[in-house]
Amino acid sequence: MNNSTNTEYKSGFISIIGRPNVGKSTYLNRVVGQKIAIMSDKPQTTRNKVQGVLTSDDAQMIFIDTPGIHKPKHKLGDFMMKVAMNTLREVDIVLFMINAVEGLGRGDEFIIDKLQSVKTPVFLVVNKIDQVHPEELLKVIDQYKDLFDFAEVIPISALEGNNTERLLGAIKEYLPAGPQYYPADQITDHPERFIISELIREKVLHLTREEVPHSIAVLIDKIEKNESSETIHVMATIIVERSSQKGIIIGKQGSMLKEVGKRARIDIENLLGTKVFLELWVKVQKDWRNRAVQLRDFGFREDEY
Ligand SMILES: Nc1nc2c(ncn2[C@@H]2O[C@H](COP(=O)(O)OP(=O)(O)OP(=O)(O)O)[C@@H](O)[C@H]2O)c(=O)[nH]1
Repeated sequence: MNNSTNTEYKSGFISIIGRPNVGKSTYLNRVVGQKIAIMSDKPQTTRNKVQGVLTSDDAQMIFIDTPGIHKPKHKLGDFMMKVAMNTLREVDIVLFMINAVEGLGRGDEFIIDKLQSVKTPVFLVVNKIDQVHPEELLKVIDQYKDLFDFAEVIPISALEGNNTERLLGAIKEYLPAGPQYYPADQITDHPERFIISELIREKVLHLTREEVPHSIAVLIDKIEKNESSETIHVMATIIVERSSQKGIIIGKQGSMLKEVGKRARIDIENLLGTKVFLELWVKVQKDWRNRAVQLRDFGFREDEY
C-alpha cells in the first residue's frame, strides 16, 4: 500500500440551477457522455432528476439537480425550497446556467435573489452560444454581472460541446480534496439519495455540535420500497474517523443515534411523502478522506459495530 501521493484526489458536488429549458440536462448528458437525463422541450418534465457522476484519475465531480429552486409552488412547497437552499449551501460549486439567446428573465432574478445568501462559489454558465453573435453574448453577460459577483463566467454550447472542457477545468480548480464517493463506473444517482444523506449529516452536526468535526460522511446503503407496508426502508452508514466520535454519535445506550434517526426520519418522510423506516449504522474508517479507493469497497454488512 502506498499512501504517499503528491497530487491529492479532488471531489465534490456541483449543482446546476437555472430556468427551465436553458440546457441543464443537455449539459449533464454531455458531461457524463451518455444520455442519462431526460431532455425535452417541455419545461420541468420531472421532479426526479438524475445526477451525473464524472470520475477521472484525479477527480470526481458529482452533478446534482436542485429540487424546487425555480418551482416555488412545488407541491412540497417550503420544505423543498429549504432543501434546495440547503443543498446550494452544501455543494462545492453552483453552476447557474442561463440561455445566451434569451438573456435576463424574471425567473433569473428570483434565482439570483436566492443566491445572494449562499457563500458557495457560483459560476455563470452562458449556454447556447452557438446561437448568438459575440457582441450579443457580451451584452447578456454584462446584464448578469451587474446583479451578482460570479466566481467564473464561462460561455458554452452544451449541444455542440464548445468550451465544455474549459468549464470542467474550472470546476476542478475549485473542488476540494476529497474521496471518490462513487464507484468509477457509476454515472447516475437520484438527487433524493444525496439529500437524504445530507439530512442525516445535518442532524448529526446539529446534535453533536463541535464534538464531531465536519469530516463525517453519510453513505446511503439502500433505499428500498416495501410494497406490503407501503414504507420505504432507508439504510445509511455514518462514517467517522475515530472511535471516540463513534461513541459520541451512538450516545448512551444508543440515545444519540436514536435522536438523529428520529429527526432525520421526519425530514425524509416529508421529502419522499411516505412512511420511512430508517436504519442507521456508525462505522469508523480511519483517515477515510485520504483513502479514496477504499470508499468504493465499503461493504457495510461485513463490519463489526
Ligand atoms: N442551440 C442550442 N440548443 C441547446 C443547447 N443546449 C440545450 N439546447 C436545447 O434546449 C432545449 C432544452 O434543453 P434541456 O437540456 O432539456 O433543458 P433543461 O434546462 O434541462 O430544461 P428543464 O428540464 O425544463 O429544466 C433542448 O431542445 C436542447 O436541445 C445549446 O448549447 N445550443
